[in-house]
Amino acid sequence: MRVGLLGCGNLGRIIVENSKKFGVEIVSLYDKEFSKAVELSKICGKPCKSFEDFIKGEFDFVIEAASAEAVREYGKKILDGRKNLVILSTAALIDEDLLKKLRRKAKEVGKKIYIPSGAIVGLDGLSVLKFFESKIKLITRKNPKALGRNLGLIFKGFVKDAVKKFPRNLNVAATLSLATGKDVEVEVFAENLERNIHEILAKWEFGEIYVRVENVPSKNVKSSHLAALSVLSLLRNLEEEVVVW
Ligand SMILES: NC(=O)C1=CN([C@@H]2O[C@H](COP(=O)(O)OP(=O)(O)OC[C@H]3O[C@@H](n4cnc5c(N)ncnc54)[C@H](O)[C@@H]3O)[C@@H](O)[C@H]2O)C=CC1
Ligand SMILES: O=C([O-])CC(=O)C(=O)O
Repeated sequence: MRVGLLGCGNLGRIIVENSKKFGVEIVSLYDKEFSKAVELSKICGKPCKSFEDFIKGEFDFVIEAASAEAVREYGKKILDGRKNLVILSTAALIDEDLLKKLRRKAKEVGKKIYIPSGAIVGLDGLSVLKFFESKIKLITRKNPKALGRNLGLIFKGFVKDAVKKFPRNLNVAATLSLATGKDVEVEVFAENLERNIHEILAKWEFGEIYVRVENVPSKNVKSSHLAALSVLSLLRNLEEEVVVW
């Protein structure tokens, strides 16, 4: 599987470093800071100076590990370039208009947009709840170094406001909302923790679901190491004859 990487920061580096293990070949690299693409090209991939050069490359998938702005800026162009798109910066997709446009474009060109589980788990079961009445809550705990705030409860509200306030910390809330089709309730706590903790609580007529993940952060303390690897696992799954979902 040949892949282009958009965003050569922390998660980008973890993706590149682990790509072989998952049978994924990163062939092309693009970052608005060219030096970052050059740095990662020491491991694999060709660094591209411009997005136009990047998108001309011969690969079938683009992994977006950049920012919500990058999804807004390049999402349609990637699909127009006849590549499937894997999006980590899912906060961008809370904008219904953008989501609609990308969905329409993907359909028009016969390509797919994939959303990895990122820094959370359990989306397989939770996505069943999309078709049922249910209440979903996310509680996120991170170090104040990641959240840039004082200790304690720093946010209580719903997904749209949550990703507006913390676009680089709460993609998980957006992902959860996309998976379940629900207005996810969100609480964010800044605590003196070494790990990023996400708890998901869901209630529906056939039971209750509780998921808790304790993630080791990457060099960017906001972003969990697991999020990068979830992308590789998703791509690997697309190649398997037996798909465990
Ligand atoms: N879905 C999920 O569960 C998670 C998603 N994320 C998101 O993944 C993304 C990557 O995270 P990190 O690697 O930790 O961030 P980072 O800041 O370390 O790296 C992002 C890289 O993308 C580049 N970039 C940003 N905007 C760009 C643009 N418009 N065009 C070209 N390059 C651009 C930056 O120069 C930087 O090198 C972030 O948006 C983050 O919020 C992070 C953790 C979990
Ligand atoms: O990596 C994490 O733990 C969560 C995160 O930053 C995000 O969802 O944006």
